[in-house]
Amino acid sequence: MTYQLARRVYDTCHLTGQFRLRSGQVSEEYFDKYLFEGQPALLREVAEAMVALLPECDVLAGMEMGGIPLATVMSQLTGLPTVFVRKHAKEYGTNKAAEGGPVDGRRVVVIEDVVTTGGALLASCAQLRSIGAQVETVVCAIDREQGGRENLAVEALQLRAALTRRDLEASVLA
Ligand SMILES: O=P(O)(O)OC[C@H]1O[C@H](OP(=O)(O)OP(=O)(O)O)[C@H](O)[C@@H]1O
Ligand SMILES: O=C(O)c1cc(=O)[nH]c(=O)[nH]1
Repeated sequence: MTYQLARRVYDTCHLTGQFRLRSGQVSEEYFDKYLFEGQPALLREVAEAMVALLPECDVLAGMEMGGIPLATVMSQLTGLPTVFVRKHAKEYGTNKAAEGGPVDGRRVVVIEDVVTTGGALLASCAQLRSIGAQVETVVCAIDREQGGRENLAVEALQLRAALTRRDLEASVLA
């Protein structure tokens, strides 16, 4: 991704203050992905940068909730089908955690917005694997570089990031 795009993403979604993160950590900064995902041009450009990182695969899997708009645009750009992965399976209707077509025996790439510790991804990738998906790669928009890559590697998951925290910080200084 170019520094110009990194800078636009940073300016659009970087917040300062005190934020409790999904992992329970407290942070003085927060990337509010919905602020760039709600901008059609920016969402598309970030999705394009993520498409460039895709390995050969059969299905995309967008993580609830912020991964879903990214996966949807990537699906439009590539023609790949996508499934939508709930944090918790619905307890009525089809009772599915991965909504959409089949994933069993398919090479599935998981699409995420922001990665901090990778905890949310570890849970969802385990869930996808339990229903037969072949999951080896995760593509995210922003890697906060707080251990996610290393934690995912323990479970044989490779993280590919369109933007790292370093990219974002460098774009501000450039
Ligand atoms: O790498 P981790 O330490 O797991 O943290 C990152 C996760 O936290 C956020 O999820 P949140 O539950 O806030 O998601 P949503 O707004 O996308 O539903 C983000 O979308 C990632 O899924
Ligand atoms: O770790 C998180 O929960 C998290 C961090 C962040 O910068 N943005 C986000 O949406 N979630």
